[in-house]
Amino acid sequence: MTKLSDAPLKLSAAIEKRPLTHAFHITGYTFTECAMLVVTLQDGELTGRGEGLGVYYRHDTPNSMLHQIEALREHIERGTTREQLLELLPSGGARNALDCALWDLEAKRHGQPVWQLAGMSAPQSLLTTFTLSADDPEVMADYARQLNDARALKLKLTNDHHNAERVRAVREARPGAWLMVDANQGFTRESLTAAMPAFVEAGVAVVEQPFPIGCEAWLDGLNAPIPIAADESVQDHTDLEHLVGRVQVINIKLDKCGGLTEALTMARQARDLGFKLMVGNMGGTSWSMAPAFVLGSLCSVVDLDGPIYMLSDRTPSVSYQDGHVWCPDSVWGGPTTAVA
Ligand SMILES: CC(C)C[C@H](N)C(=O)N[C@@H](CCOc1cc(O)cc2c1C(=O)N[C@@H]2C)C(=O)O
Ligand SMILES: [Mg+2]
Repeated sequence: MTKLSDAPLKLSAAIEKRPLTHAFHITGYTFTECAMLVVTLQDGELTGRGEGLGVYYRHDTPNSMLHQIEALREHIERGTTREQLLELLPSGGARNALDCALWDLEAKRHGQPVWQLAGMSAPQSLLTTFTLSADDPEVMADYARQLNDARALKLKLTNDHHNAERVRAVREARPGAWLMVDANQGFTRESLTAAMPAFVEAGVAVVEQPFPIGCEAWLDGLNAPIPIAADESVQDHTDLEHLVGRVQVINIKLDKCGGLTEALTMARQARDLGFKLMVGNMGGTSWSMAPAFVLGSLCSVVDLDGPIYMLSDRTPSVSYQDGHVWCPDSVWGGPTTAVA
C-alpha cells in the first residue's frame, strides 16, 4: 500500500458488543451476542474501518485481539502495509480487523473500490445461505418457514441422535430450498454414516465440518455421497494440503485466515488444489460481511448471513432480498468514507 502523506495515521481500536435476535445453538456452544473488535485508521480526512470477531474455539477473544493491536500501535501509526501485517500478526480476528481497515483506507486514498484494487470484476448480488440454530426438529422447521425469503438454508446439527429428524422436518417445511448442514465438529464416523441416508434423501448439497479438528483422517475412505466442506479444520492457506482428497469444499472466513489479503491468496491456492470455495462468517455486522462479499464472487457457496441475527447493524448496511445478499460500495471499501 502506498502512503500518500507523511503525517502519521491515527489508530483507534475498541470492543463492541451487540446482542443477537435470539440465542443461537451449535455443537458445544450457545451464543447470545456478538463481541467484535472495531479498528479505525484515520489519515487526515480519510478513514479506513475493519471489524474482527475472532475465532471462538481458538480463544481469539475481543480482549486478546485488542491487546494484539495495541502492542503494534506505534508500528501501525507509522504506516504498515497489508503484506507486512502477514509477518507481524498471526491469522485470526485482530489481523482481519486491521487488514480490512487498511484495504478500506487504500480504497479511499486511491478513489477506487476494494474489488477493483483486488483486480476483480464488479460484484453482483450473491445467493446466500441463512442459518438455522440447532434445535428441536419442529422448531427448526418453523424457523425455516419464517425465513420465507431464503432460498438456501444451512442447518446447524449437533452430536445427538436428532439430526436425521431435523433434516427431514426442514425439508418438508421448505421443499424447494437448497440445503446444507453444519455439524461444527459434532459427528463421529458412525453418527455421520447413520445420518447420511437421511441427508441424501433430503437432497443435502454439502456437509460442513463433520469431525473434530485433528480428526481429518476420519474422512479417509469414507466415500461420502455428498461433498464435505472443511471449516474449523482450515484456518489459513497452510492447512490446505492436509485436506486434499479428504474434503471437496474449503470454507474461507476472514476471521480465521486473518483478513481479505490472506483470504484472496488462500482462495487462489485452494482453487489450484482442486477445491471448491465457500465464504463463511463468524457473525458480525455489515462491516464484517462487506470484505467477505468481495471474496464471495469467487465462491460457489456463500454464507454471509451474520447481520440477520443481530438486533442492530451499521448504516449503511448490506441488504438481503430474494435470498441474495448485496453490498454496495458505500458500506465498506468504497472510494468515499461512509457514516458509521
Ligand atoms: C454467525 C451466523 C449466525 C451463522 C454463520 N452462518 C455460521 O454458521 N458461522 C459459523 C459458526 C460461527 O459461530 C458463531 C460465532 C459467533 O461469534 C456468533 C455466532 C455464531 C453462530 O453460529 N451463531 C452466533 C450468531 C460456522 O460454523 O460456519
Ligand atoms: Mg461452520
